[in-house]
Amino acid sequence: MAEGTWYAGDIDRVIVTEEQIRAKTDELAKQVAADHADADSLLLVGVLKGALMFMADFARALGRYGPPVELEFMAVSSYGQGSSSSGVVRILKDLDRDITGRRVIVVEDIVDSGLTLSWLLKYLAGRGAASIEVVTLLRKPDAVRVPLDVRYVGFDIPTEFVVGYGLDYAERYRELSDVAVLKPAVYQR
Ligand SMILES: O=P(O)(O)OC[C@H]1O[C@H](OP(=O)(O)OP(=O)(O)O)[C@H](O)[C@@H]1O
Ligand code: HPA
Ligand SMILES: [Mg+2]
Repeated sequence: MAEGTWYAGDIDRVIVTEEQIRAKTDELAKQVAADHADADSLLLVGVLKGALMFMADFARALGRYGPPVELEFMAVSSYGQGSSSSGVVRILKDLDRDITGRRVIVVEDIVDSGLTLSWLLKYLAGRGAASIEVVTLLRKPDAVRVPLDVRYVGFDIPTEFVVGYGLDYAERYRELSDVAVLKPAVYQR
């Protein structure tokens, strides 16, 4: 976290650095490419807004190793202004295209309670994809409340609310380059 950035005073500690994210994204892309070497193409479905940074970097990393990718986005929300899941997932933007017969990889920033992904996988299951797999940059293994099959995981992190690299608290902090824990005072404002 560069000293002097606008939010530097709000950060308690960085838990995943920009450099660690870059190296892990490259590693995940290599793995996904190797596991899908026979695919004509992969359809990446980024889950907005949180996954925007990871989707952009993961797609570029896959571009170095293949196969070709196409990009789609869904926007869903369950956290709203708070720091715990409402459990109610709202679709703010649906897929624009038919995914029948496609090899789909859902790209998430974080699996926390798992409620968003569990809901999303059920939603996508009925749409005729040839396969649906998940890559997530972050996972909180001690917070997951539903059984989930997440094939590719970047980092397992502690059960603390984190921000940065796409992740927000009340829509702020998404633009930070690292993943960090906020000072408790920020939540009491
Ligand atoms: O495993 P869960 O407990 O369901 O949490 C994970 C989800 O929550 C966040 O989205 P959020 O609802 O905050 O929307 P956003 O991506 O627009 O910030 C995050 O981006 C994941 O999609
Ligand atoms: O720790 C988190 N931070 C930000 N958004 C989130 N959505 C689920 N968990 C988190
Ligand atoms: Mg959010």
